[in-house]
Amino acid sequence: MPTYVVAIDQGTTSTRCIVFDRQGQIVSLAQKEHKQIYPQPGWVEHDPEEIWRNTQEVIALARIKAKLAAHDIVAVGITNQRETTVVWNRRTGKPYYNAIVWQDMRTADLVIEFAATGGQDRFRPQTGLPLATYFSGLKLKWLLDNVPGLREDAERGDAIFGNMDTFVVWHLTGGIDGGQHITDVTNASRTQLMNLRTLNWDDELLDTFTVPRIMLPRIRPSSEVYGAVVSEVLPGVPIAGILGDQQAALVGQTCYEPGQAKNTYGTGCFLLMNTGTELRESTYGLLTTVAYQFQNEPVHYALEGSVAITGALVQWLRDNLGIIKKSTDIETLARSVDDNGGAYFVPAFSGLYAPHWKADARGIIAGLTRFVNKGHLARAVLEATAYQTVDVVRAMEQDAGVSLKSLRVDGGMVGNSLLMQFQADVLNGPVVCPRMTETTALGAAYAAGLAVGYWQNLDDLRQNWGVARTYESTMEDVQRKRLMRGWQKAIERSFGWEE
Ligand SMILES: Nc1ncnc2c1ncn2[C@@H]1O[C@H](COP(=O)(O)OP(=O)(O)O)[C@@H](O)[C@H]1O
Ligand SMILES: O=P(O)(O)OC[C@H](O)CO
Repeated sequence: MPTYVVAIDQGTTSTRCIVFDRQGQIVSLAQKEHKQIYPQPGWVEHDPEEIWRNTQEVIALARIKAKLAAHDIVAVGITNQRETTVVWNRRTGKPYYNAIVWQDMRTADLVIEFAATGGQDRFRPQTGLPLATYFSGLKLKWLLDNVPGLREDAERGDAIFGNMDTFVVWHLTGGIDGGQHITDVTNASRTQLMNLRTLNWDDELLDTFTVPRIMLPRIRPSSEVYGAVVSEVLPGVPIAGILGDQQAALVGQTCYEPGQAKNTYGTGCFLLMNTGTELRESTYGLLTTVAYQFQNEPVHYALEGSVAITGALVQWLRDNLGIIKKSTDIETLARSVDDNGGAYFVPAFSGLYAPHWKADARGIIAGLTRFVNKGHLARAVLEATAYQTVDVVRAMEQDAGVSLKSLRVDGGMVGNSLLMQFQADVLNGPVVCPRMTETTALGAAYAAGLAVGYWQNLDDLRQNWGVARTYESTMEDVQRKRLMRGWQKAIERSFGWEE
């Protein structure tokens, strides 16, 4: 009987369950979106109970579609939107508050307060991260300071913290009946509470952010058997991999050598370059983060350029302006014109992340004239993704001291060939789409499958990777420079908007 590995991808907009075979091919897939909750401008929340319900549903559906018994599945890997913060009661299972999503900006004042002594980079040496609204530590502090009774419960050991990986694993392994409270090194590295060298919670940081250590999960490698599923959706199946979603995509793209990099185009864009066992501090506005830690192996680090809003801007065009009905419609609309008509869209909806780290930036559309129509706006929306990626690639090249020969890409937006061609054009280099673009789930499956011996080694995984299409630059230098100059002017105008 053939056997399979299951991956659960708990993402920003949806939860997916994908069943993979040994060749890394998809056997079945189920997906469910969850509500995006916007209580105030700049705030973004998810309902953690809805996410747990969706997780169970998609697992059940993926199994039914592939007609799989639990014993056909050798392992399950978890991957997740990173930084999104949830606190719940270990005795009742009840969350104290909605999950605060990575894009949420309610901690902007805390960022200013902490940066007042020592500046925005004061925690970079320990954590690889600048002070920003993005990471979990300040979100957790906000919850502890603002939710009545939470701090007392946390100090008593009843209230526990996790990112979505921790929350899902706790439920899968029994919840209030002894669920495991764990996370992996990649997720922990996004909290701003873990020390990148010791790979443990840092007491000084916990003191500074006033976070009780007792509420934090145990940090484990990204690939090892943590325990078995107790929930009836996958009874007895070992949970054997946990990776933050962007690190999972790096693993799924088989970037195991120092210098190899991938860019994932989803809600946001996340470019990660493997730097091997060497910890590199960024001086050009990138993050230093954990790439992965396989069982009995040293930890691998990465440099990361995180862009908050890319595909989310396409959704905004769809949901807030109604200019398109489906995200995929943007390509036809953008192709109705030859160029951006002079318009530039800077989607600084959550401020700007890498390489600028400007919490006070806000979204702008620049260069408007009577000439500009919705086709030009659609172009400007797609181009914004490509320009933001160029900015991150250039920072990466300066930090790493090498130029990227080509860019491996994946994620929902790579189906847009207009965007991918434009990306190659403004990058002035090849953009490589692999055959399998569900690399996030695949990476989680790889981590789990490696731990149980379903795949023997990294070469087994490399054999599954192959190119579907390569986009080469065809743009004249003069035009590229003109466009990048326009973008540069536009982005500078978005700075300092919020007072
Ligand atoms: N053809 C397309 N053109 C432009 N954007 C797209 C296209 N298809 C999907 N998207 C965008 O990609 C995102 C979904 O990609 P996905 O990788 O599933 O994201 P995530 O994991 O962040 O939820 C959405 O923001 C959607 O608007
Ligand atoms: O769920 P995604 O694909 O939007 O990824 C979100 C990132 O992990 C945020 O850091």
